[in-house]
Amino acid sequence: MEARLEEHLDRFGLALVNDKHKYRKVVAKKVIKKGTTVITSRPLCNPIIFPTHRSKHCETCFRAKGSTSHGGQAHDLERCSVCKKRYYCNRECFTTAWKGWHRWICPDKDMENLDYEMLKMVVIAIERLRNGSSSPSLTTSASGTSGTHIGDDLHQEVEPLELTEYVFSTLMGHEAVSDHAQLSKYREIATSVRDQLVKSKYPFKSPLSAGAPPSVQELVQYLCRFHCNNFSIHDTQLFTMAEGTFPIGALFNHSCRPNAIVMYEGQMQIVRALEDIVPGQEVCTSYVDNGVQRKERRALLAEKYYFHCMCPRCEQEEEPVDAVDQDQSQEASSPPQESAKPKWTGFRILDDLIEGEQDGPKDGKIDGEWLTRQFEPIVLPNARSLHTAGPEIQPPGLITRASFTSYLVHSIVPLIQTGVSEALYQERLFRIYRELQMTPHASPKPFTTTVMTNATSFFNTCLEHGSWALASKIGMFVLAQYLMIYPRHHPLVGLHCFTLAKSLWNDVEGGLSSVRLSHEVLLLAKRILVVSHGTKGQNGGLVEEVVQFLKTVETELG
Ligand SMILES: C[S@@+](CC[C@H](N)C(=O)[O-])C[C@H]1O[C@@H](n2cnc3c(N)ncnc32)[C@H](O)[C@@H]1O
Repeated sequence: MEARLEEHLDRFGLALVNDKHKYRKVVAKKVIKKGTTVITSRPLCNPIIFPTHRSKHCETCFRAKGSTSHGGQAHDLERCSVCKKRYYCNRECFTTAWKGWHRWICPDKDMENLDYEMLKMVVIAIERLRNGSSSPSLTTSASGTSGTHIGDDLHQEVEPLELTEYVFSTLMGHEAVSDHAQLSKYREIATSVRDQLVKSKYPFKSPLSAGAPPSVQELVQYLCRFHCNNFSIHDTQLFTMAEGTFPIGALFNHSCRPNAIVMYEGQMQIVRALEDIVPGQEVCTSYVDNGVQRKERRALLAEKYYFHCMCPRCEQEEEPVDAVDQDQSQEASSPPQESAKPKWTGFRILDDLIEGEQDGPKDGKIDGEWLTRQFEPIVLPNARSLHTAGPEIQPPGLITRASFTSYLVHSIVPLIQTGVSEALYQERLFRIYRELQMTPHASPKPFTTTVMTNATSFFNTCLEHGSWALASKIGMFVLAQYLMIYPRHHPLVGLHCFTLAKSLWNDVEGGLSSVRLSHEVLLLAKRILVVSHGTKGQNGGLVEEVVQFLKTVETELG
């Protein structure tokens, strides 16, 4: 099986190599262009839709209620009349689920525990596979069976389920370092699932299972693996809706500055390249939101994945630039000089920048007046200034929300619009970080993560109230913060641009200049979303929406 895995990865131009710190890592063997599929991964068992989302998606094909993908007709969902918990778009989807797993889960109607459900589903999926039952059909909007067309560029094949199961068996569970309370909770769940399967007379017919479900110990191992390998499945808009086990996708390690992203087409997982990846480079996704501070990211990664992150954004702990400079100056036998340079270089500067105090009015009451006072000074950029890379923008003398927005947007947007290389982009970004660090800033510091979180929610509030002019200013500020923090083709940046463009379009007070700016921001949204979402399948539908909207705006602009 190991050879089959190697062969499978090789077909995608990837290799799995051992790593001292990470156990294994996936590296590229060929150039993987940004916006293309790195690899696809199938779920080991039917993913578990969160209870809050059950009535909105078909359990089998994951299509959303009201979507028009079944023969062009918006379809409704029907609920299973026995458990009254799970929904399907038609008889066919229901029968597929019923035969595969639903009838064994249906009696647990009062059980609302994700680990419990996932464990039972995985045991059933593995047993079905071992006793040679036809593998559960994999239905996605972009794919049906093997040899499917996923992403923009590739006719990739879905890996055989035996390989999925094998890779699952190799994943790390970190049982040895798991917390006692957690392990005892897992033992309880494992015992309950095992008893349930025995009571339900689930037919364990395969020679490997010898008539019985796996032992409690084995089931605890599965649960440990779920803990540090499972994925939250999100929709096109990045709203999480389900959880699933995607063993091939779980081979990718984490970076706080990822070069790949995980997307979904129905039940299929797609790893997409966010930048060109060169041979020998590790392909990394991110396990946490890159918008939170290092301390928080590290705590999350340690708690759930049991490692201390040393990615390019987190590392350099031992070697600040000052120390390196001093060593060099000593070598040259000249006295150490007072360095005006900041402490860190590259991405490592970013987390010091975004740490900081709370945002908000002193009395804690956020109202329209406060919001207007904070964001009104922002001057929306002229559309033309975003289109081409002009002379380098000089940092302002004092960083306020307004000057920060203008500086970031004018410095970075043209670099994305003109598609400069990632190396050049990073070089420019690092210079911006350094300049931000060395320039005095107003209080509260405009670029902290707390400020960003608050501004994002103010933006949404203004959109809900139809306060387009203010929403557009806040939205531009949020864009500036996203550009500073997230990889340039991150889907969150693209989605935000799309919403911001709609807000600008609606801002009639802004007149033609607002329409022009909306057009420019839409072009940016398209450039980013083509990379993050692609142009095919459900995700490609979003790019199609942007294109349609662009046509409307272009008609207005004549
Ligand atoms: C989803 S798996 C990734 C694949 C894993 N390296 C393997 O070979 O099976 C997650 C586990 O990989 C390791 N890992 C992932 N990213 C890492 C990183 N940036 N640094 C150190 N370990 C990492 C951790 O042990 C984590 O629990």
